[in-house]
This record gives sequence, structure tokens and C-alpha cells, in this order.
Amino acid sequence: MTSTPTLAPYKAEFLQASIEGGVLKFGQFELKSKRVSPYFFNAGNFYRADLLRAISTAFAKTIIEASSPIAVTPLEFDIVFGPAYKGIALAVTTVDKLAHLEPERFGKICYSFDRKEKKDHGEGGNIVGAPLRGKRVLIVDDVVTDGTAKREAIEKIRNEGGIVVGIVVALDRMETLVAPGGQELEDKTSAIGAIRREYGIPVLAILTLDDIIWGLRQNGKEEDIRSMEEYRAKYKASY
Ligand SMILES: O=P(O)(O)OC[C@H]1O[C@H](OP(=O)(O)OP(=O)(O)O)[C@H](O)[C@@H]1O
Ligand SMILES: O=C(O)c1cc(=O)[nH]c(=O)[nH]1
Repeated sequence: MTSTPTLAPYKAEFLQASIEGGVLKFGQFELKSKRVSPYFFNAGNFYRADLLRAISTAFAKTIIEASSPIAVTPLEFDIVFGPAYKGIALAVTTVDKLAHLEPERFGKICYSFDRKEKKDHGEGGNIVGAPLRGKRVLIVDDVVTDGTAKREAIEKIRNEGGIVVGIVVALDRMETLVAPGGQELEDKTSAIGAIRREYGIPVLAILTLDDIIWGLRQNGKEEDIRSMEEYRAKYKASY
């Protein structure tokens, strides 16, 4: 069984803020897939200034790392796009944080997000923020469950003439896909792996299930560690 030997300080800080802020909870939760999980990451709970700062810092640092000129394939983008609703705050605050941390490179980076329902009066349309046509777009969001919301975002961006260059999520749950009816599949592919293959784009995460288990081992409860390890052994994807 794999486990992260250590975490970058910004990831460890993000993990700690997520637990302390009640964003990452342990117990029993039914997922969108109908699977019962011993943990749940509710990005809707990042509503307090200090927590928002923790998540935007973690997104910005993950993006800065991936776009470093010394990375194998540096991520290059013009716009950070957050799918409605929870992605909106993530995109806006991440752009602000990128510009703050690296003003030379990211001082003019833009944000954009979609409306869930098209607006047919005033300025109209279904995109708010920077126009996407001809621009390289990086999607940020909380988690990937089955990938439906990410596929919809990709289609919307492409329909507006944007070029999707990658996705960064807060958490990679590292688990296998589930059939629409909730049945387990023989195939051990993850939703993130399926998106990577289908669109040929990088999908990065600030934290993974392995990271959370590593963090719990430092100062978590024995029973949480046990149920998380059992869950990982049962559902871990092969990617
Ligand atoms: O479908 P996936 O790509 O696997 O992602 C699952 C998404 O679904 C939820 O958001 P939802 O689309 O319900 O919108 P919300 O932000 O308004 O809650 C959740 O917060 C994820 O972002
Ligand atoms: O699978 C889900 O429904 C899901 C899991 C999770 O950890 N967070 C979330 O918002 N949704």
C-alpha cells in the first residue's frame, strides 16, 4: 500500500485548515456515486476569510509549481475558470493569489466562470469574466466525482472558443468509477484518469486520499485511520 512519505508545507497547511475548518470531515457519508465513504470534503465550507485564504494559497502554489519553466511540460494559461457554483470563489481568489505571489508572471491573469442558467437580458450569455475565445483556460474546482461537471465545463469553454489546457482540483479521491446505477465495476479507472485520457490534458490535485491518510497518521484518530485505509484498499483506482 502506498503512502505519501511527506507533504509539501503548503499542502500540510491546507490539510490542517480543511480539517480545523470543518471542510474535511470523517464519519459516514453517502457520495453522489452512492458509495458510502468514511470522509467527505465539502468545499462549500470554505466561506471564512482565513479558510478561503488557505485554499487560494494552496491552489496558487500548486499552479505555480506546475507552470514552473523547469517543469517537464509547464502549464501555460491565460484564464482561470471556475465552474458554478463552488468553482467561482475558487477561480476568483486563486487569480488574486497568483498575482500576489508572482506579480511578474501572473499580474494580468484573468478569471471567468459560467452561469448555470443562461442570462437573456442585459449583457446576456452564460459566461461572466474574461472572454474565452482563443484563450488558454485552466479549470479549478473542488473534487471530481464522476467527471460530469468537468465535462460540462469543458464543453461550455470550447463552445465559447476557449482552449482547455488543464484542470486543478482541491482533492483527488483516488477512487474507481461507479456505474450510473451505483454498481461497482471490474474496471479500476478513476474519474480523473478517464478525463486525462479522454481530453489529453493534465488533471492535478492539491491533495490526494494518500495525503489525507498520511496527515491522519501524524495526529488523527486511530478509528479514522483504520476506516480510511480500509476504504482505500477497497476502492483505490489504478488510474
Ligand atoms: O461531476 P464532477 O466533475 O465529478 O464533479 C462533481 C462536482 O459536483 C459538485 O458540484 P455541482 O456541479 O453539484 O455544483 P455546485 O458547485 O453548485 O455544488 C461538486 O462540488 C463537484 O464540483
Ligand atoms: O462524491 C461526492 O459526492 C463528493 C465527495 C466529496 O468528498 N466532496 C464532494 O463535494 N462530493
